[in-house]
Amino acid sequence: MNFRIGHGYDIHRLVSGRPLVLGGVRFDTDYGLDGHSDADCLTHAICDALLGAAGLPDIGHFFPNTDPAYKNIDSQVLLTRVCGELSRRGFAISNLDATVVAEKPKIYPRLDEMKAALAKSTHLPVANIGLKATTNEGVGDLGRALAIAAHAVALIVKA
Ligand SMILES: Nc1ccn([C@@H]2O[C@H](COP(=O)(O)O)[C@@H](O)[C@H]2O)c(=O)n1
Ligand SMILES: C[C@@]1(CO)OP(=O)(O)OP(=O)(O)OC[C@H]1O
Repeated sequence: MNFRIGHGYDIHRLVSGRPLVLGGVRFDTDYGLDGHSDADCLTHAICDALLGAAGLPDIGHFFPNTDPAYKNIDSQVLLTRVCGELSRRGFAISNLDATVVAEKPKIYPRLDEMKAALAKSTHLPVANIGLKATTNEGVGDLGRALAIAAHAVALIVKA
């Protein structure tokens, strides 16, 4: 089997007056992530892990942040399109694993919902999606809750 691994990373600034969306799930906060799309850094990291595994350019190449078509777009739409790019090239996803780095809010109560949303967008079983959260222990800009970041890895296989 021809397995290929990919890695993705994304970070967005926290601002007031924007919705907070992570892994396709909306959090009830009065702050959110700034960006051209819904700024769902977890989903963007997963997109980049998948694209990287396939040897393709990053999401900014496929969905430029200068294109009004992607203004405030739901990143689950982008993730489904990324999966389509891979499937067109003969790749199937084996599994995904990701970590959100966020001082706030608490994410673990929503992890199952986030996995379900990501499973729907990728057509993967929930069991093939790993998801964790950690704080940055107060260190640096992530630790001061100025931003939320996410790391992701993806394993794909060429049929
Ligand atoms: N935004 C976050 C951050 C962490 N968690 C959960 O809390 C646990 C402890 O976090 P540490 O950074 O102190 O390791 C962690 O294992 C997560 O389960 C969270 O839900 N949301
Ligand atoms: C998601 C896209 C869509 O235009 O924009 P942003 O939400 O700004 O996110 P980023 O990770 O900075 O760039 C990738 C873009 O593809």
